[in-house]
Formats: sequence, C-alpha cells, structure tokens
Amino acid sequence: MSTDQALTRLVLLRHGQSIWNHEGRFTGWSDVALSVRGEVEAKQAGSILKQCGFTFDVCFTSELKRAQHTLALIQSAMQLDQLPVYRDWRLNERHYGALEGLRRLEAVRKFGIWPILSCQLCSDAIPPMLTTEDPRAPANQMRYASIDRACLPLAESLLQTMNRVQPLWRDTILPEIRQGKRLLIVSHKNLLKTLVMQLEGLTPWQVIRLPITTGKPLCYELDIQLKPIRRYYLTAPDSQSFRTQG
Ligand SMILES: O=C(O)[C@@H](CO)OP(=O)(O)O
Repeated sequence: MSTDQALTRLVLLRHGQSIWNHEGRFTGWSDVALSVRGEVEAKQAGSILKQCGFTFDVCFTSELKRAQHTLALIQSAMQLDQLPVYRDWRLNERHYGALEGLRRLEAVRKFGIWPILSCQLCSDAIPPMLTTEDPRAPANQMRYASIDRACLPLAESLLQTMNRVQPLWRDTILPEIRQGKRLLIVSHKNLLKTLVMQLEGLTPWQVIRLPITTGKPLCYELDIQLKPIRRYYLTAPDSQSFRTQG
C-alpha cells in the first residue's frame, strides 16, 4: 500500500451475529434477525466508531434485516439517525441456494462432501440451486418484484456475487467516494470479500483467509486514485491495540 495522503476513509462492516450465524446455518438471502449478541456487537461498533472520531455522509446496506438493523443500531449509537441510507439487493449476501437453513453437517449429509467443500474453496463453484418454483427463490418474493427476474439468483458462486455487485460499486459507490464522501457499507461476509478483492486487486484465493468478523469495522484510507493506503480493524480506544493493521 502507498504512503500518499488519504482522500477519504471507507468503512466496511459485516452485520452483527445473526440467529443463524449462532446456530451455524448457511444463511445467504434468508432474512434472519440479529441474535442478542449481534445487537450488542452492532451497538459496540457504533460506539467504537464514535469514540474513534468517525462520521459518515452516506450509508449503504443490503435488503436483509440483519444488515439494516445493524446499521440502524450504529446510527443510533453515533447519533447519526438522519444520514441518507441506500438499501440495495446487490449488497445482499451470496445466495447459498438449497443450502440455506442447513447446518454444515446436515448439508454434507444431504448433498455430499464435495459440493459443500467446493463452494467454500472454489470461487466459481455454485452451491446446489433452488428450483424456480421454490418460494424461497428471490423471483418468487414480493420484495424483489421490481428487479429483472433474469438478474435474480437461485444460488451463486463467489464470482457471480462479485459480478452482481460490480455495477453498484462502479456506478454508485465509487462516484460517491470520488466526491470525498465518507461511506459506511454494512453488508455480509462474502459480499464484503468481493469488495475487498476489488479495492485491493486481490484474487479470491488471497481473500479467502481474510477474517470478516461480525460487528468489526474494517477501515480503509484511500488515496486520490481510490487506492488503499491503509487498512485496519477498529477496536475500542481503551483496548491495547487501538488500530490493528489488517
Ligand atoms: O450467509 C451466511 O451463511 C453467512 C456467511 O457466508 O453470511 P452473513 O455475513 O450474512 O452472516
């Protein structure tokens, strides 16, 4: 990373722990609430951001309540309730298809070990898909009625997830950052990995080991070319490592 002066800061945040994170279930586009711990994590993230002197001009989040609720709790902790918030389905988590709702072991019993392992290790592997008639398929849900059905997945590889968010990243998010706006993006583990790949020019293999922990603000300082100068996780100012280099 270069040492030029920062144009702006961008904060990426995975929502607080959800009930299915806690139970070890594949979640994807299933709309699951935060757990009690998840709510605490979200409030703590807001208070750490505030204590570290962060503020924002615009927030982006997904169509899923675990991300939206996290963002609302952060805004409230930072007393930034009036900020403009853009919700977009393209910031939803990778769609896990027929794996959604299953625990790891249940999924292996149902589909075999390789389909489960490959979709976690290979960036182009697609999990077992939902059928088009399945009520869980996004095209059968009212909330996605305004989206072109051809764009809505039945399951996604990591690369398909990256391709789906690309137009939003290129045409909406990057222009806001170029104007010097301070952005907070509250989204999901795999979706955030695809943003990290694009920001840092990493391969899926390089990003696979990057921990995207629930409720931990990942801060980027960007130069005028929008290249990352520094990346770090924010922790409470009174803890030993105020800034942890990522
Ligand atoms: O969908 C899921 O199972 C998890 C991990 O991929 O994502 P999230 O960040 O939404 O908990």
